[in-house]
Amino acid sequence: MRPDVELIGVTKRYGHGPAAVDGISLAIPAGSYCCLLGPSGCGKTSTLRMIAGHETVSEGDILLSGRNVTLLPPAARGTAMMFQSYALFPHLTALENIAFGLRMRGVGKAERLARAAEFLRLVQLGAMADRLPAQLSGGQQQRVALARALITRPKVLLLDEPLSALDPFLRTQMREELKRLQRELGITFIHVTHGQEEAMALSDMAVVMDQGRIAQAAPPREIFEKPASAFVARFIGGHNVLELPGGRFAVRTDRTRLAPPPGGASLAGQVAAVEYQGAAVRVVVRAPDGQTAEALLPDGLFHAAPVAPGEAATLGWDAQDAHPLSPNA
Ligand SMILES: Nc1ncnc2c1ncn2[C@@H]1O[C@H](COP(=O)(O)OP(=O)(O)OP(=O)(O)O)[C@@H](O)[C@H]1O
Repeated sequence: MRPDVELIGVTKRYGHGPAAVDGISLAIPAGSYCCLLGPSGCGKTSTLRMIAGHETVSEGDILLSGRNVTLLPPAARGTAMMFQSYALFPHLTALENIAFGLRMRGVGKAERLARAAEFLRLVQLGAMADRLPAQLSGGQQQRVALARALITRPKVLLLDEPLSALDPFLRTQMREELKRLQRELGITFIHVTHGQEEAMALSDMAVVMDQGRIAQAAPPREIFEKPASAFVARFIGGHNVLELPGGRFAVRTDRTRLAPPPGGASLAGQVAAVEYQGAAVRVVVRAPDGQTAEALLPDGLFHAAPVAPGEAATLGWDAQDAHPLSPNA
């Protein structure tokens, strides 16, 4: 499929010191949901802002639908951005806020309001047209901001941590909403997040960044099953990264058990912690060489043969579940 967004050797430098984004290349297929994730300061927002045109590119090129937009202003690119702070106009109603994007494009008032009403329904706020932002909840304000970004019919919607200000319940609800809208509208979404779970739930393509570089870009399942490096395995979570005879390996914690299977591999030590998590129990074992590993056990399995901190224990896994990692990454 033809890529919608292509980054070719894109670098961002803010003055001296290491580049904030360091020569990254990436092709995002049209109509896909792409999440940029990584620890704080890894360059996610700078990358998004360069795609939007809100930040200049120090080196490299950005192509949207095959067109080089590196030097174009934001409004000429076919992108729209939804910010972390929703930045709604406080004196305009929900409907007027949404219509505003069209006013900037010279669309007449009647058509503006009719289209704004259609987008208000799309984000399931049809009954809130006349409310001011202060009369809406955080989640509702965010839907208005989303509709305001979508009404300009961008080819690419850029979202900067759109869910971070919401409480966990609303976040899950809004996550489903974003995915539904992306699917219905068929446009490319590029979404910056700190959250591994959020990226797993939403993305067709997840891009894990580390210190201005791309550590891995792939469908989330591939990243979870075959992390490209120890950094990726640790960052996405759910893995033990272990130095074993034969090299460095990532082993999923949910594939790790409290006894080595026949022919499997193991790590013997002492139980360092037991954490009850409802459906699962997390058991952490520390080996004499200082390495720790954990098993995420279904609660029934744990309670059939429970262990307590301080007891001797051996964690084990099938040899095929040990995913080899490069020793230096
Ligand atoms: N306007 C700026 N001037 C100088 N340095 C900047 C500027 N914006 C970002 N940086 C630096 O560039 C690096 C990458 O920042 P960026 O905001 O892109 O990271 P991020 O991954 O989005 O981080 P976070 O998750 O904390 O938002 C950081 O070291 C940051 O301090």
